[in-house]
Amino acid sequence: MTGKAMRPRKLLDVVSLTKKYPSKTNLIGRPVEFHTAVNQVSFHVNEGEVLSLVGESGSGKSTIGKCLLKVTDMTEGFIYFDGQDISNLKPEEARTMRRNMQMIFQDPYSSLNPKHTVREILSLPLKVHRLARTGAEREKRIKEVLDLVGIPAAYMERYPHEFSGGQKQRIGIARALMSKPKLIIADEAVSALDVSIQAQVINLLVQLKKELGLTLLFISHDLAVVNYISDRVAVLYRGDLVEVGSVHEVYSQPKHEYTRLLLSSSPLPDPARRRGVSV
Ligand SMILES: Nc1ncnc2c1ncn2[C@@H]1O[C@H](COP(=O)(O)OP(=O)(O)OP(=O)(O)O)[C@@H](O)[C@H]1O
Repeated sequence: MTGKAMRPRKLLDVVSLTKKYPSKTNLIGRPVEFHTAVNQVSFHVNEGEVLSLVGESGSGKSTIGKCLLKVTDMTEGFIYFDGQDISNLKPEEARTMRRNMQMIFQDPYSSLNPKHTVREILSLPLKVHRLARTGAEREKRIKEVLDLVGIPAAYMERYPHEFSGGQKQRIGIARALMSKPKLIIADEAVSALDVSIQAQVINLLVQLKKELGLTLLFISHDLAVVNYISDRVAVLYRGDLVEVGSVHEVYSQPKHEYTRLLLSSSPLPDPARRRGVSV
C-alpha cells in the first residue's frame, strides 16, 4: 500500500467535438451555409460519476448526446469510450457500442411504444443485443430490472398508458438498464414530470448510481436538479463549453460570466449553492 489515491478512470473522453448543421441549401438541396451547434467541446466522464451538461435551450446539450450515441454524425473531433476510439464507427459497430451506452429520454409519454407491453418493451434490448437466449433468461432479467426501478413484476403485461408519468419514466430507465450499459445518457430525463415525481425519479437515479456504480451523463437546464445529482458540471453557452468543475466549485465560485448569469436567474435558494440541496 502506497497510500496514494487511485486515479479515476475516464470512461468517456470527448476531444474537440464540433457539430455543424446545414442552415442554408442551394437550388439542388446542397448545404451551402452551416450553423455551429457544438464548437470544439472537450470533456470527460470518469467511471462511476455523474457529469451534468447544463446550459439554456439551444446551447448544444442534446446535440452532444446525439453525437455520442451516433444518432447524428459529428463534424469534427474524437470520442473515446471505454478505451476505444468510437469517433467513426460503422452502423453495425455503433449498434454494438450502444449496448454499453444507453439513453433515457425526456418524454416518457412518447418514448415508450404504446402498442407494446412492458415485457415486450424490456425484451427488445435483450433481443437486439443478443443477451438472453431463452425466454426464462429474459424473464429473469426483466424481473431483476423492474425490481431495481421499483415497478412490480406483476405489471409486466400492462401497456404504457396504464402507468403514471413517473412510472413510465421508471420503465424508460429499466429499458436503458436492460443491457447492463457502462454509461447512461439522460437527456432532460425529469423535465416532463411534476416536481414531486421529479424528486422520486432523481432519487432512483442516485440510488442506482450507488448500487450499480452507474456512470451518468446528465443533460439538464435545471440547476437545482443538477446540483443534487452531479459530481461535476460542464456549462455550455451557444455551443461553447465555458466552464467545467465540481458542482461545489462551479456553483459557489463560477468563473464565467454566463455561469454567474445562469445561476442568478435560476430559482436556486442560496444554500443550494452548497452541495446537498434537495429538489
Ligand atoms: N437537426 C437539426 N438541424 C438543424 N439545426 C439543429 C438540429 N438540431 C439542433 N439544431 C440547432 O442546434 C443548436 C443546438 O441545439 P440542441 O438541441 O443541441 O440544444 P439544447 O441545448 O439541447 O437545447 P434544448 O434544451 O432546447 O433541446 C440550436 O441552435 C438548434 O436549433
